[in-house]
Amino acid sequence: MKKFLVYVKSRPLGFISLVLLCLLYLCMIFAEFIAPYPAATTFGEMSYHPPNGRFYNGTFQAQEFRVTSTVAWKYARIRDSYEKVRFLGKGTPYKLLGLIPMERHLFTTARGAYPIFLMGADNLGRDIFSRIIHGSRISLTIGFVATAISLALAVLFGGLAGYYGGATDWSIMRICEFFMLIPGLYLILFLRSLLSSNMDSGQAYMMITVILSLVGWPGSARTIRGMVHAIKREEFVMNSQLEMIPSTLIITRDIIPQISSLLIVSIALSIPGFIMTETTLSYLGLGIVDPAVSWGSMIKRDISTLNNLKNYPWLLNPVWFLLGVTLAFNFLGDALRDYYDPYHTVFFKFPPFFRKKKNENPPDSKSVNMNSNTANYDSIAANTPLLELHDVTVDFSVLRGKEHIKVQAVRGVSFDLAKGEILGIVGESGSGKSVTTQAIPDLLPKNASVQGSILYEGKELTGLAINDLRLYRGKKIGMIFQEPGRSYDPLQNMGSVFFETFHNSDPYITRDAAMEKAEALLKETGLDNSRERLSNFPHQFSGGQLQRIGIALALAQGCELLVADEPTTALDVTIQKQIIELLRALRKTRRISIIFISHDIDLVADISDRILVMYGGLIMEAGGSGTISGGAALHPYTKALLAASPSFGSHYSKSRLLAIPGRVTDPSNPEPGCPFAPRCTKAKPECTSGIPPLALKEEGHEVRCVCIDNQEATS
Ligand SMILES: Nc1ncnc2c1ncn2[C@@H]1O[C@H](COP(=O)(O)OP(=O)(O)OP(=O)(O)O)[C@@H](O)[C@H]1O
Repeated sequence: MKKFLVYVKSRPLGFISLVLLCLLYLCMIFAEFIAPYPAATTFGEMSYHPPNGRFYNGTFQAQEFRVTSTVAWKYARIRDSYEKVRFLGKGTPYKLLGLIPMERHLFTTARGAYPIFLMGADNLGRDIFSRIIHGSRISLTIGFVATAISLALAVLFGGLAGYYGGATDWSIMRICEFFMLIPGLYLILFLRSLLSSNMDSGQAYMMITVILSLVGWPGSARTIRGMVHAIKREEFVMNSQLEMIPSTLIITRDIIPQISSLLIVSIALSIPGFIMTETTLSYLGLGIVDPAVSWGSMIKRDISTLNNLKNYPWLLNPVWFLLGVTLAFNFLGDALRDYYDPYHTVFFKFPPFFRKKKNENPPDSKSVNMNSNTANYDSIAANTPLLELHDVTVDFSVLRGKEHIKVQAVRGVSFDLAKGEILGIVGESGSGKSVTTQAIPDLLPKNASVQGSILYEGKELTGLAINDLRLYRGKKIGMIFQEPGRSYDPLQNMGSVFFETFHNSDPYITRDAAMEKAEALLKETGLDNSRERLSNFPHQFSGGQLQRIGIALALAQGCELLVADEPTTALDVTIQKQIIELLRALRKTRRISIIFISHDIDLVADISDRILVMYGGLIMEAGGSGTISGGAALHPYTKALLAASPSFGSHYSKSRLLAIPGRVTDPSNPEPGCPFAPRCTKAKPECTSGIPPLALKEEGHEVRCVCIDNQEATS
């Protein structure tokens, strides 16, 4: 809670909403004290009295009016005639919280004196402000109670459907669909019409709450069912099942906590919906009736004619309250959602217009291009780079404690990639490999600021409008990730995934044509029985098969550049080898370019034409894969990676594998000079005096290390 409060302070709208809602709920609890009069108190001959609170002679007073027409209820001020408003003055007796007898009100006028109408009076001369405060009891609690009941039902039925599947799932989902088929308001009106129209306020309150809960649960149940369905296949749930832990315990202990953030956000977002529905029912005369009061019943009574609104605009005050509360719940819901899902977080520290445009800042390091002597694929079109990155930096603004700090994930990366080329990027976890490649199709979260230039076939991608970016993202530029299982909707079969993909680029494609194309692509990527497998769901495929499907989907969209972010890390060596072969074959047959990311320098060297070795958001060494893996690597970090690698390491050091000592650099507080210096056995004082430049050692081989020349000379 404390963490959320610190967080919400950075979201002005969320914070103001939270404060306002807390104040409103406090007013609701102490309604008798806050309101100057009871809700039902009428002041004779004062129908439609205008608001009369004024500051006069430095004190807050109630101005007196005289009625000029009792037909049209027109009033005129009586000059210099005021009644003192007493703060904590005595008024109508009441019981605070239903327990403590009291007479004091936050503010009121003396008994029998001219009343204070802070927000005017209604048709019966009742104080609108007092009625709004008293009415909040029903309006604000009905939302909470109905949300709590409907979410409890949704968790119960959605949880059962998702966890048990089969007939349970089928039956519950059909019931949900039945409820969802009927428009909500008609269903509410129908259910309400079944009930007696002579209910007192208490019964009406209970019945409306029950009706709202009954209508509200199916939508949430479907969402919860989908989440439970996915979570139940997570390894930690399977572990619990293996340990024979009872299902009820697995659901309550393992699964429900996983969806609790969704539940909290749902509560915040559905309360205003229920408040509005109560208002609608009361407005239609089917909800709360006199003597009870809710904002809905006030709106019904007060703004029933346009003429009333024109002559007595203060009758709209309950509407403004309702609107304010609805917006406040929505802003608070947004803040909660972002709090639980950091990828949605929006910070305005780096607005897009701060991004440097192409050529605005000339790159400080030379673009790494080593096609000429290292590429082992003869048809690489060396002169026409498909992709060029110039001095790309990526910073994240993150909230740590109470402060926004800057995480420098990528610090001036430049390279290019030719058509049909495979570029490997290797480095320890946190070195900036993924962030660099995610910056290309602008897949980074909104708290990221990308600077520098990213050219695709000469076209600048940074700062491109989302509509223009769509041509590249997921189309010309495809991506596959480490855990292919997470890339698919567990409830969608592969046929419909392919159909959606083809349909995106060709809205007129028929399902049969899409299936034929999908079958051909699956065959090309090496999946057996491809036609039959289109009816399978993601959980019916192995990791390797899903990776093949991911590649086929990228091809289906006309992918020219495939970013493979650790595509084989989760696979066993045999399957890993098959995927590598597939990628190699595709670049040959389709001339697609590939950026292959991995921690494993052996693997990267095996598949790539060139390798970038990254550390601390910088390219430490770049060269042909033969150069890097063939004993010509120069940078101490590259050598350390090779020494830590099972096959190359043993070749290189002729001794047991060597772990790299120390910890990976912290991107929120990078070292002043070479980021690897604190872990480097060859480090010298000059290593900490500034980031060394990426220097050309020979054609196509660049190294960022101040010690290299001396080292080479002395060794
Ligand atoms: N959304 C984010 N907000 C803040 N920092 C981030 C965010 N995403 C990544 N980072 C930071 O950027 C740095 C580089 O991350 P990146 O994912 O590129 O590393 P990586 O080399 O790909 O590691 P891995 O191999 O584990 O994926 C890391 O220190 C990471 O904590």
